[in-house]
Amino acid sequence: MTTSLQLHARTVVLDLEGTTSAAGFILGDLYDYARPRLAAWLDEHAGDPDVAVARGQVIADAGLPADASTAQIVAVLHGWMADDVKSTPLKTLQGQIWAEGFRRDEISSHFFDDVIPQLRAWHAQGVDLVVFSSGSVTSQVPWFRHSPDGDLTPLITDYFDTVNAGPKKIASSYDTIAARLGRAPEQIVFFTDHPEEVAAAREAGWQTLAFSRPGEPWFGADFGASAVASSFTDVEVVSA
Ligand SMILES: CSCCC(=O)C(=O)COP(=O)(O)O
Ligand SMILES: [Mg+2]
Repeated sequence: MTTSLQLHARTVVLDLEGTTSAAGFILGDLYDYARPRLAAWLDEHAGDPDVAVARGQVIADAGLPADASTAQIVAVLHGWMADDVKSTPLKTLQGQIWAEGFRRDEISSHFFDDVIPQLRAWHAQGVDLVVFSSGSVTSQVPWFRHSPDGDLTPLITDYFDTVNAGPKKIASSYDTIAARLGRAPEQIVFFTDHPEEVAAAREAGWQTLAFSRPGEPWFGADFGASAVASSFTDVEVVSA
């Protein structure tokens, strides 16, 4: 195997959409699964505190009346899904629906062919693997459990989302994750496809590796001073 990029890090933090996994799969198969289920989910789980918080956040963020109907809320959620808005209440609701779908074996996850072998290799070498995605932790865990190559959760030590860490385009979220992991920022490398996430992680002192994959939304973007790769096979991680 030829590699072109060597990184020295204790922890690799992984973005999902566009980095480990195809945006087209998430925006296609997963969104198609959640879209028709949102209304019933909101009504049937109205007593769930997370659903109630999400409902209130949609109303506040979209400027809906306090007594907005489920149909009004769903119309907003569908609009955000059409634009792939990384809204926390949308991710809360989608995440619960997907978790149920994974549990029922009605959906499974997607990883690019180059990803899983490298995750296994880095894990075997003692590199910690952690997730930071806009997708909720509720959906991240079954995403790794129901992969086409079996249960990958033994490879992952921690999961972060916009609730337990904060927005991905803000440096303080990366400070929060480093503190939770007990790592100095320079011991961590963030793999992501989004230029503003690269910038935020670098502002927090993290190493970054930008993924510019043909066919993905941020292919060919300007990632500033960050190293850039198009495949996990191009990368060697040395635990340091
Ligand atoms: C856990 S699968 C769903 C992922 C998702 O909803 C999402 O928005 C992924 O965005 P990312 O921050 O990983 O680019
Ligand atoms: Mg991404």
